[in-house]
Amino acid sequence: MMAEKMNDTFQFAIIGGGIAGVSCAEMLSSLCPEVDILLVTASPLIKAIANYKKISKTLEEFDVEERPWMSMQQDCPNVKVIQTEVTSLVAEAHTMTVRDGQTYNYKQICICSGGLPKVIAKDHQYVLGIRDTQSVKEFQKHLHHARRILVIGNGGIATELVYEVQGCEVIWAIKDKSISSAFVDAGAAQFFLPKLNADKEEGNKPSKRHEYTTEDDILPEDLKEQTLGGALGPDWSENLKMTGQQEISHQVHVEYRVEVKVIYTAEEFVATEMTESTLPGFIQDKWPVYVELTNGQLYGCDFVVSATGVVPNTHPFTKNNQFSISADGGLLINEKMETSVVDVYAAGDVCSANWTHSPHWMQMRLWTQARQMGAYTAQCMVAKVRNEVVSLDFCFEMFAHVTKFFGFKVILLGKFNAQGLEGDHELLLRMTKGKEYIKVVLRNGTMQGAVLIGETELEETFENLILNQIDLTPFKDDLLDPNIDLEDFFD
Ligand SMILES: Cc1cc2nc3c(=O)[nH]c(=O)nc-3n(C[C@H](O)[C@H](O)[C@H](O)COP(=O)(O)OP(=O)(O)OC[C@H]3O[C@@H](n4cnc5c(N)ncnc54)[C@H](O)[C@@H]3O)c2cc1C
Ligand SMILES: NC(=O)C1=CN([C@@H]2O[C@H](COP(=O)(O)OP(=O)(O)OC[C@H]3O[C@@H](n4cnc5c(N)ncnc54)[C@H](OP(=O)(O)O)[C@@H]3O)[C@@H](O)[C@H]2O)C=CC1
Repeated sequence: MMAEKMNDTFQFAIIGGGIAGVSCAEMLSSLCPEVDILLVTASPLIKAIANYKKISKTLEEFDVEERPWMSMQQDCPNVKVIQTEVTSLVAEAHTMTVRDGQTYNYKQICICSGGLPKVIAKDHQYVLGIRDTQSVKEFQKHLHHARRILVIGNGGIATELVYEVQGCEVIWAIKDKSISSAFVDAGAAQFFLPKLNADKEEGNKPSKRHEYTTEDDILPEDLKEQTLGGALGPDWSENLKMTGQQEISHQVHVEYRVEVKVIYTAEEFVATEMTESTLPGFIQDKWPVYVELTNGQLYGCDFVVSATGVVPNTHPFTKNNQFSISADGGLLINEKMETSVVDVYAAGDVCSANWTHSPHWMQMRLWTQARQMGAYTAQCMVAKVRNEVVSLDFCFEMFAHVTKFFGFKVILLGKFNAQGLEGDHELLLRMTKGKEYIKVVLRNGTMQGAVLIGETELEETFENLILNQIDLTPFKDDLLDPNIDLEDFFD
């Protein structure tokens, strides 16, 4: 065992160089430029926000850049960055120890260690998860030689992946009755369906990001395997070449309401004496891996992508400390971003927000929330030192997310899928095939949430209607009338 070496005490320490950790460090640095701050990150590239744009009161858009960790010290001179992994935290003693045995003292610490992909059949050689640059490279490498892949999961990653993959047949196996259900309802899924197998308009796809040397190139051999990179984010799939071996553009087949029953290697499959229930053209093919689904269908493929969500990455921190943990595995935090352990805060994918939420906000593990939580945690940490009161940031007033699925702009506001309303609501819909899909969730005449797909330009008006809870009963029939200018109407 390595001898522990003690270092100075830092007022503020942060674990993780993802968007939550970096936002926390930047805010701490700007609020307390005279105080030494420590950021420990396992990944040699940190995430930084560029081209930040506030679209409305709650909607924000930005690019995410990967930068070498050294750059943080240039931008925020009072932040000392150490690239290593925290292997243990002893909160009672206010210390953390890193991989080489060094121990650091802190007064307050924020855990921003992100999430890990929740991969089915995790150790199976033909099953891949996608989280960071390293895992995407692995995926691209395998895809290059692939004729058919099977994608499991119905959330953000699967939705983006099936749209981007070309030159390779995709079997998309989902638990639900409609696609992309982690984000949108069955109606919106129906709107997206024609895009599943449509040829993509290929333009030049200039990368918005500055590409730095990847983790793969920087890391010493023995660390590559263990390093936890930050999660990828907006435009991760757009700028990547995702091409298989076949001369086809898009070919996606969806298997609805299924889960994976068994995954067989080629040898195991031969031993079963089963035959593949095939799609045309592949009847005689031999595959490296076979997947039996719960509906009895059996598919051979080159490999499986498990895009089945994330689990909060709490492991090294729960060993010596009694954290309260939520049902989804996150560190429970209160409205001051404090965990149940004194002087330990948490932000981003690793935490689970445990305050009484505003009626139109909920937690989803997304970039925006990681950024907002990181920055707000810094304010809470500073407020505690200064004995000041801090009130919950306005960003937690209403859920707002802007993204892109199947080439369409997608805006989700408030309880966009009537989450938690338990039937006590009504829906208003407007859809123009291939152009726009608009859904409004109303309860007692007031707007609770909305889904806006396409260039609807309704986001600001709807955001206001959700925030101010005007009784819309008299206007219900006109609300989605394309001939009425709502902005004028509610001015
Ligand atoms: C493929 C993909 C696409 C996505 N696309 C979008 C999108 O389009 N829009 C969107 O809003 N969200 C998207 N997300 C989600 C978004 O990326 C995450 O919610 C967000 O990045 C979480 O940030 P974080 O800082 O909490 O965690 P992470 O980015 O995971 O960062 C965790 C950091 O902690 C470090 N770390 C972990 N353990 C230790 C340790 N023991 N010691 C030291 N350091 C440690 C890691 O190295 C890393 O730097 C996507 C996620 C993925 C995987
Ligand atoms: N554009 C965007 O905003 C994007 C956001 N992201 C974010 O990145 C993170 C990771 O993305 P992703 O992995 O897609 O996670 P998501 O949480 O978005 O989706 C996971 C999906 O997998 C399903 N699932 C879970 N377990 C199984 C299982 N055993 N078998 C079959 N299906 C299963 C879930 O269903 P159920 O919920 O019913 O369990 C859900 O449909 C998420 O936080 C996501 O929000 C990722 C890409 C793009």
